[in-house]
Amino acid sequence: MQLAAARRRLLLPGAPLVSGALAGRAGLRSGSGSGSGAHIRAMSAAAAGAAAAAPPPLVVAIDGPAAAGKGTVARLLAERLGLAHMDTGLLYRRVAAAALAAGARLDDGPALAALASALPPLERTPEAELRSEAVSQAASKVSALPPVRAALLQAQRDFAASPPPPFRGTVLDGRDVGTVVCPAATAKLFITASPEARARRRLLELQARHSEPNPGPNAAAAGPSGPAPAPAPAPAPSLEGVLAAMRERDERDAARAVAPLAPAADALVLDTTGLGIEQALAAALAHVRAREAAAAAAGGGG
Ligand SMILES: Nc1ncnc2c1ncn2[C@@H]1O[C@H](COP(=O)(O)OP(=O)(O)OP(=O)(O)O)[C@@H](O)[C@H]1O
Ligand SMILES: Nc1ccn([C@@H]2O[C@H](COP(=O)(O)O)[C@@H](O)[C@H]2O)c(=O)n1
Repeated sequence: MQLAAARRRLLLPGAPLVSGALAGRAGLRSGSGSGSGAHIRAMSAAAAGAAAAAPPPLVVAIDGPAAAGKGTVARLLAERLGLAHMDTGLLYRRVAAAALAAGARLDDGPALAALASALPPLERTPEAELRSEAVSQAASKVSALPPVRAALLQAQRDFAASPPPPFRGTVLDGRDVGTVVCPAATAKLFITASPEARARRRLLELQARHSEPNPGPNAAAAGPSGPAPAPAPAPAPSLEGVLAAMRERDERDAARAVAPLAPAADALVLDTTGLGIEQALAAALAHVRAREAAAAAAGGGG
């Protein structure tokens, strides 16, 4: 049990948000552990009764190609509906970043699966590094390997099945959430947009990041002759470059043999090409609420 919680904490993309809740849960566990064995059994029976009465957690599965707005809609849905959010792409990005840092081959399934099973704490890798183009492409390569996918699957399912308190459910976004990770999700969305619209959105995001002030020379790296020189600025991204890289990744994700990028048969396909974020969110919210109501009417709760 403790191992499972520790593993979930290790892998959770939302660790800073969720780890506090998990820490609280661990506190509760150690509190009940201080009682007698009978007390623990009584607590377990009560907990089992409550669990039997409680509806199953709401699970929202969101898939789609790169820069379609999955993460944006998932975060906003989670806020509006009181759900915990997992960006499953971050799991693959972390494996890719670890592989690049270790100089590992990106086609060595067993070695990469070992890395995936022992990811360092999330806070150790800056998010900007995880979102770099090198890591995006590497993530798309390592995610095509069945041993890597197998190593990451259970943590995603555990998260969906047991939302960290106080959340009543979860939203997971990625490529195979509705098809493989949570095929019985309460609501499924496949969020897409034209490649050009997606590339423009990503370009805006990259330009904003590019124009952020350079943090400057790293004081910690200062030598006897003064601070280390600032690294050369990265070249400004272009629309053509972003579009080409995005197409390459989407094609690889859709063509792979295992868990390819594809809408689930029962997913709502939401094309956001002409929609702003608020409009996309409204459509997603309406779908999730309708599916949740249908599940409740059918007696399935979430
Ligand atoms: N409907 C929309 N209209 C305009 N911009 C949007 C819309 N949805 C998202 N964006 C912007 O597009 C960019 C990509 O969105 P987001 O990161 O949510 O995509 P994603 O599908 O999660 O991408 P990835 O799979 O590559 O992580 C962000 O800068 C976001 O603010
Ligand atoms: N469920 C998932 C999620 C992601 N991937 C792969 O990771 C890459 C990065 O994902 P982002 O969502 O952060 O863009 C993506 O291109 C996929 O190759 C996946 O396979 N399954």
